[in-house]
Amino acid sequence: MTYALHIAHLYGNLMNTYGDLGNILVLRYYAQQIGVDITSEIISIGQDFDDQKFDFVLFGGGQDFEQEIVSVDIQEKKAALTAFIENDGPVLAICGGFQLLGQYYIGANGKRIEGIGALPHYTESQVNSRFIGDIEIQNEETGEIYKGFENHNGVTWLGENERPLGKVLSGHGNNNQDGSEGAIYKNTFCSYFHGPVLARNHNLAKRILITALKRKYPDQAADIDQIAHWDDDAIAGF
Ligand SMILES: NC(=O)CC[C@H](N)C(=O)O
Repeated sequence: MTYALHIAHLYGNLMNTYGDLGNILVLRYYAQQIGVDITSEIISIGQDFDDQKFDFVLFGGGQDFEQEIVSVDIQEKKAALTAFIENDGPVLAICGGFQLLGQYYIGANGKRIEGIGALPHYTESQVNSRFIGDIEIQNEETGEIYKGFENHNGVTWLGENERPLGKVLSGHGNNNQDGSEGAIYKNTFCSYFHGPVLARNHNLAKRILITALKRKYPDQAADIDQIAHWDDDAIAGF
């Protein structure tokens, strides 16, 4: 059986803070270890997002300036992106991407930047301050620890049916108050972690890869469980 996954890198030419593209490179590297072919394309301003065409979506972070531009265009893709998310499509949204999947983000200049509201969270602004630094969280379902680097003005509040990607062990997270970092809704994973997040957290990369494979090849679940292992020691040296 040959497996292949096609990735949409949403606004990859505008939203790619601290090399969020690296998440795709990491997924491809891991996929190669288990014989899975990965292709990707950037879907940006003025281009359709076809929810039937993709097996995974990466939506990276960005500056407020780029977010304002993307905020306008993404409304055209709102229905298809929402359908993809609702149909259990796997998504990884980082920082600015995380904010734009939610209801809105108030930029550092106080201007409201509309999201698509596919997820219910919303993001406020802090005055003359940013959350910057190393961060560590623990996923409450798996117990896994994830490490990353955060740099954001936004202060995010999760909504109903969203659970955090993890509980903050050190650092700031979504809002520096409720101990949450990121969000999980269906197969959509959101985080403020740059790094890129999947390079530093191979457990999460594995979870996303397996999720995408099982969704695309539901009849091969047992086979996917069989192939979806890699040598953690070898990967640690990556
Ligand atoms: N790193 C980012 O993607 C930043 C997102 C947003 N511009 C903020 O400052 O909160």
